[in-house]
Amino acid sequence: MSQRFSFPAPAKLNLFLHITGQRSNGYHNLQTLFQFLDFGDKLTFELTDSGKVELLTTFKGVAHDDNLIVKAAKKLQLVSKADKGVKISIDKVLPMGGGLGGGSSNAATVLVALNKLWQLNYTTTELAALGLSLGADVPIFVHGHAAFAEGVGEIIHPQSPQEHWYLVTKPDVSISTAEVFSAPDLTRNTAPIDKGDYELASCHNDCQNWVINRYPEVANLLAWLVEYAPSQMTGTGACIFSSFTCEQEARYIQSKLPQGIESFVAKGANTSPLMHAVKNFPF
Ligand SMILES: C[C@@](CO)(OP(=O)(O)O)[C@H](O)COP(=O)(O)OP(=O)(O)OC[C@H]1O[C@@H](n2ccc(N)nc2=O)[C@H](O)[C@@H]1O
Ligand SMILES: Nc1ncnc2c1ncn2[C@@H]1O[C@H](COP(=O)(O)OP(=O)(O)O)[C@@H](O)[C@H]1O
Repeated sequence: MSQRFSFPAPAKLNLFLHITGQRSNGYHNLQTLFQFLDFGDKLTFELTDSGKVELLTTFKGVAHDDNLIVKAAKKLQLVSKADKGVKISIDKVLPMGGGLGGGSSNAATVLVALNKLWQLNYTTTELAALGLSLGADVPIFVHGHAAFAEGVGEIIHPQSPQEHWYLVTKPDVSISTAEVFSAPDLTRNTAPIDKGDYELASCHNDCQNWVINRYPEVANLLAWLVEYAPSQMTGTGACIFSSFTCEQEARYIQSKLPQGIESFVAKGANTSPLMHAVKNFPF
């Protein structure tokens, strides 16, 4: 059996998410602060000579060729004319459609890892540009540093917010990004802020009110959490992150959560775990 290599695909949080307008093609202009978590999926790669991209893990509700893992690998194969193949498996822990960017993170890890394993030597900027066509959040995961992002998320200014401990909870609903962004009554006119001069505490998530008005599961859990810690939705939801200064506090509140709520505790990371793995490669 040939050698296997594993790389992390961490989660992201949107510490705030302002919608500042909408483009004529329907896409929204955003201002958001991304931070990674030291928690996420793990992808394992086995190089082959078959020329084929094979995802060995099955996903409920996502066909093999629609999976962002497969799409990213095929894209890289196509642009680089690489004749090598790969078998990929994943230990999937991030909920899908949770606002934690799992799909985008998986795609970014494929691009970054295969760039190394297939010895393609693309720059980070080139990989990020390739990734953008797979999803708006892929570039931030490729760049791998916490950042204030603009445009659809692809204009990236690295920043270093405080690395809190977070309790991340998932209300028992899945909310699609497209559903939120197509809502006629979503707030789309938040005034742009200056990336070098803003108070994090005065920022917010423009999707949150829309979501809590429609999903009581999110509204109820958020109302419960804010009694214990500052709490906000990430991305278009449905996950909520609550900030703590230490791990023990986060774990204590986790132990008190209403029954049946999926959750995990993780630390904010301004440098993505993927970057650490790449720096140490070959392992
Ligand atoms: C809102 C954010 C913030 O981090 O997070 P999520 O909650 O999805 O994780 C992202 O920008 C989401 O990025 P991503 O999940 O990659 O979205 P995409 O697949 O590119 O887009 C899904 C759909 O949402 C709409 N969309 C997406 C991004 C954007 N800036 N404006 C939009 O209107 C489009 O209709 C698009 O077809
Ligand atoms: N490898 C993947 N991991 C997660 N979702 C994927 C993947 N490939 C395709 N998808 C699709 O992308 C959607 C968005 O998933 P994800 O990025 O995890 O959530 P979010 O955009 O809410 O942060 C999923 O609902 C799923 O249909």
